[in-house]
Order: sequence, then structure tokens, then C-alpha cells
Amino acid sequence: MRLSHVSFRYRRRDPLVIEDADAELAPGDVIELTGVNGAGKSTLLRLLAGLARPTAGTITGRPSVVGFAPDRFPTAQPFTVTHYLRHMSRVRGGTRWEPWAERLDMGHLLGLPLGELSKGSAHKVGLVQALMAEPGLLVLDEPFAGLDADTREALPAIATEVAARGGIVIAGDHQGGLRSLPGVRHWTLISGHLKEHTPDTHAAHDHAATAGGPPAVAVRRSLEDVAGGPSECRHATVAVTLPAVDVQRFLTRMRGEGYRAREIEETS
Ligand SMILES: Nc1ncnc2c1ncn2[C@@H]1O[C@H](COP(=O)(O)OP(=O)(O)OP(=O)(O)O)[C@@H](O)[C@H]1O
Repeated sequence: MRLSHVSFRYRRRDPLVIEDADAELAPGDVIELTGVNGAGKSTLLRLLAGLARPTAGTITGRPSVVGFAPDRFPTAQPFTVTHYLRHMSRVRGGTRWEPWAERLDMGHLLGLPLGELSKGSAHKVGLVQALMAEPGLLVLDEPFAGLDADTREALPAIATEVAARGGIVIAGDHQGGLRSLPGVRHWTLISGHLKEHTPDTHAAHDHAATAGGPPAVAVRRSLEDVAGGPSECRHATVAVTLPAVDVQRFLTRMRGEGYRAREIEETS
């Protein structure tokens, strides 16, 4: 998925909220988006999710299934939690919401009208409707806001699982709840400009090179042979073919070492 020169303003004469954003998101990416209040995080997340259109520029390659959990779940709807989630499941083609409701410990909430939910409980409903369709792009706006301790703990693992099966996860997050995940990308909005802070990937590579074993070691050595040493190439893209049944395990391990998947292609 790619953002090319994306700008956005709410009204014709308003200043730009997002200005000339360029970025690429790859399967398996987990991205933390930060910025001060009003920096444009929610706006960018809505653009990514396809809920708003750029004023200028393009967003291409968006995965077909998008899950979006808003910062404030709209509870002014005349449904119980169960009715709402059943309805969303039908809209999503019959996907299963029950395992997610169970995982987020929502059993006691299912019969309640949406309007009677606490902020954190409503937030969980928003998370379940975003997760139930196995999204290729999962967009979370302040996902940790108001959540109880168990759900806060569960969320990084859920993000990792979505990424491990090739999904992209992006979270606007003041609280740094995903920050400790290995390989997480860091985006910041400053005065409408999107910046990426790249963690020191060399540390991860060097660790892999001395630890031995993982495929990255051999790749690093052959690159040094071919390119004359790491100083000439800061990054390299490596195509790896492996049995389809091993993909999830491989992605999890690779991400655990600080590497990112750029593309997954099925071959015969
Ligand atoms: N519907 C709207 N109409 C006009 N301006 C808007 C609208 N929504 C947001 N804005 C403006 O766009 C800017 C960015 O808002 P946005 O909600 O994207 O920021 P944010 O980084 O998510 O903020 P916060 O951390 O407080 O949630 C702000 O100046 C805000 O006032």
C-alpha cells in the first residue's frame, strides 16, 4: 500500500491538515503513529482506512478488507452489543465475532444496549467489529484508551497476529502500547508532515549476524561479498521462498528479529 504526495484539508479555505505525505506500508508492518493533539493522526488514519479522500495525491494498494476501530465508538445506535455485532458480521459476509468477544472478555456486555456501555466497553465493541473480518489493513485510533489491564495486554499480541498473517496494522497511539513490539515502525505527524523514525535496524542485523542460524546471516554475508561491504548498502530486499505452511512462523520469527516483510506472493 502506498501514499503518494497525500494532502488533506477539511474545507476549501482551511489550512492543510496533512501535507504531501509519502509512505509505503508492507504486509506484516505494525506502525505506531504519534503526534501532539490536533496533529492530524485521526485524519491520516481515516484517509488510510478509505473513510476520507485525499484533497491531493493518491493512496493505492489498500488491502480489500479494512478494519477500522475509531477513537470514539458511536454508541447512539438502537442495538444491543450482540445485535450490533451480528449485524456487522452479516455485513462482513458472515465472519465470526464470537471468538473475539470472548477473547476481549465481553460476555457480560453482550445483552446491553450500546448506549449504556462505558467508554472502555464501547471501545471493545469497536475493536471486535474491526477484527472480525480478518482485515488486511487494521486501523486503530487510540486503541488503548480506556481499556482494562487484560485487554491492554491482549492488544499487542492481537496486532502481532494480524501482522503475522500478512496484515498491516497502524495505530494512532498516545500511550505507546505497541512500542515494545519487535520491528514496529514509528511515524510522527509534525505540522502536517509525516516523518518516519527508523529504529536502528543495524543493531538487529548485527545481533542476527553474531547469533548465527537465521537466514539473514547468510544473506548479509553474500551482500557484503557482492556489494563490497555494508557501508555501500543501507538496506536490501531479499526474496525468500518457503513452504506456505511455514509462512506464519517465519514472519513471526523475522519480525521478532526486527526485519519487515515487504511483499508476500503465492507461488505454485
Ligand atoms: N471534521 C472536521 N472538520 C474540520 N476540521 C477538523 C475536523 N476534524 C478534525 N479537524 C481539524 O483537523 C486537525 C487534526 O485533527 P485530528 O483529529 O486529525 O488530530 P489528532 O492528531 O487525531 O488529535 P488528537 O490527538 O487530539 O486526537 C485539527 O486542527 C482539527 O481541529
